[in-house]
Amino acid sequence: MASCSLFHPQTKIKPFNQNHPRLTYRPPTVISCSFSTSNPSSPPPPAAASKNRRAADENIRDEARRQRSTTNNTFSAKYVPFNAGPDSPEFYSLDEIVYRSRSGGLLDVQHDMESLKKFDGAYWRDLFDSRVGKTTWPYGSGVWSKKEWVLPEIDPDDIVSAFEGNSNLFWAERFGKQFLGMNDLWVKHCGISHTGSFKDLGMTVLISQVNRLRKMKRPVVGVGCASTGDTSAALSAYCASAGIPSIVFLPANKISIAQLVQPIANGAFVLSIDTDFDGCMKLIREVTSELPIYLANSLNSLRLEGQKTAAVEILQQFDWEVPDWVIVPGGNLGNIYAFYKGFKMCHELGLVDRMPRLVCAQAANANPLYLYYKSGWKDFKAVKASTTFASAIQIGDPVSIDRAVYALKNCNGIVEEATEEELMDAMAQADSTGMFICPHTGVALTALIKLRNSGVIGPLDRTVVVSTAHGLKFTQSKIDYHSKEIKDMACRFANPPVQVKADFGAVMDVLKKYLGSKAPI
Ligand SMILES: Cc1ncc(COP(=O)(O)O)c(C=O)c1O
Ligand SMILES: N[C@@H](CCOP(=O)(O)O)C(=O)O
Repeated sequence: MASCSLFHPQTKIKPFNQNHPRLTYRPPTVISCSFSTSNPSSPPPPAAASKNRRAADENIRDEARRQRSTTNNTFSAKYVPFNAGPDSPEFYSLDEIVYRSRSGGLLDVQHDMESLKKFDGAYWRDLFDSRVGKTTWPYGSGVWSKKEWVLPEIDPDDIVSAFEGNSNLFWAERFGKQFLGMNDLWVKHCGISHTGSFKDLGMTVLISQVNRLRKMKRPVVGVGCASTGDTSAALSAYCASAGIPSIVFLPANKISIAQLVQPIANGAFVLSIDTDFDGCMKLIREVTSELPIYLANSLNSLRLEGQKTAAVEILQQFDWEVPDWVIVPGGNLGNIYAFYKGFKMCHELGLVDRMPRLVCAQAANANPLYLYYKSGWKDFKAVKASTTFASAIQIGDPVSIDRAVYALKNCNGIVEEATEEELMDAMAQADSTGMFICPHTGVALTALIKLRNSGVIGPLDRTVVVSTAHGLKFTQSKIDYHSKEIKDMACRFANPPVQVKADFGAVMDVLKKYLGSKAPI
């Protein structure tokens, strides 16, 4: 058998110089094109298609505007201090620019549940189901198909959407059977999305509200975030789509090249800062309190309104049956609360009859929530997060810690952790069954493996693992693993390519050896 050093050194991706002089901001060139619907050489549209078509000079926003005059919105939402009792007098309109309560605590978007409860669970189920798979503005989006539960008062004209959401709920048949003896294991592929992560779900909501605020002449010149790579990608894409300036603070040399190039390509103003994510987060909070830059991190509770729709979608995809477990990788800890909130609304409004149990999975190198959980919720301490292959969750001082604890306590939740070797092995195992997941999903799968092995999760439990980003954003980690180039890691599931001479006999030899190692079907 020929040598296995398959990834030739020349093919190794070079570290990207984030301070490269050519990577300075330039406004993007706008290319306009027009499309004629009256081209005499094109075939006439099929009769069925033309029957229901809107007028040729009307686009889907116009159509929504025309139809809106006949609908009467009775729903509303406001900011309240997070976990404030029913007697708290403090609240803010969503049209105010506010991220913190008077006491400095987190905020939450509170919906007028009494108005929503005027309609029963069957009404909401039917309404949401009726909107799936359509191109009606804005309901073609998995987020905006739940508009009444997200931003009920926004004018559809102000919505900035890439028809995000409606992501695949994948039956992990082979992974479940082969590695866990499970029959009902599912992966919610939130990363198979416009910018390759679940952040699109929250960002469409935040940027739509910013669009509205700017039309109302509120002082918002740009939108900014600190990021480990995915929030910045989503922010810059939605801002570019709406023509709003975006500013992103990135920890220098700590995010993947695929993530770094996203805001650059989308025309964001990118600052590569010599600190970690927690340092960037501190800076953006200070900057947004001084300058007319709107904060786009999940500290801003608007984001979570979009992200919670992934939970509603999971229930919808199971025909409104509740899974037993949902496992979510956690970093800044907004998403675990967003899932809780989505499930909770469905329960409270009668779409389903119970809640699933949530598991939050952290990298052992960035595990403040896990340590807090293990202390019996007694002693929270921020940590200095170490380098992890799950780089998007290398966060030691999560802004949504209180939201996460609330969510987990109220659904009998669990926190697990994954070492570097465990998360990389889990990712490789999942990939070997036909997935192509990110290391963060490897963290969530490790939590599943541990809870399954300890018997906490049973073989027949319906379990959903939330995959948060696309594996294509994290190819370098896969290259390192399959090259067995990771220090102190056995890389047990590595599958390096085989180098062989361009010779029929040599090729036949390696193929026969390979086929001989495989059991006949
Ligand atoms: C790919 C990926 N997975 C998981 C997370 C964790 O989400 P959260 O910060 O909401 O806990 C993030 C971001 O933090 C992420 O980018
Ligand atoms: N993984 C995140 C970290 C920031 O999280 P956020 O949800 O608070 O914006 C990223 O991709 O930046």
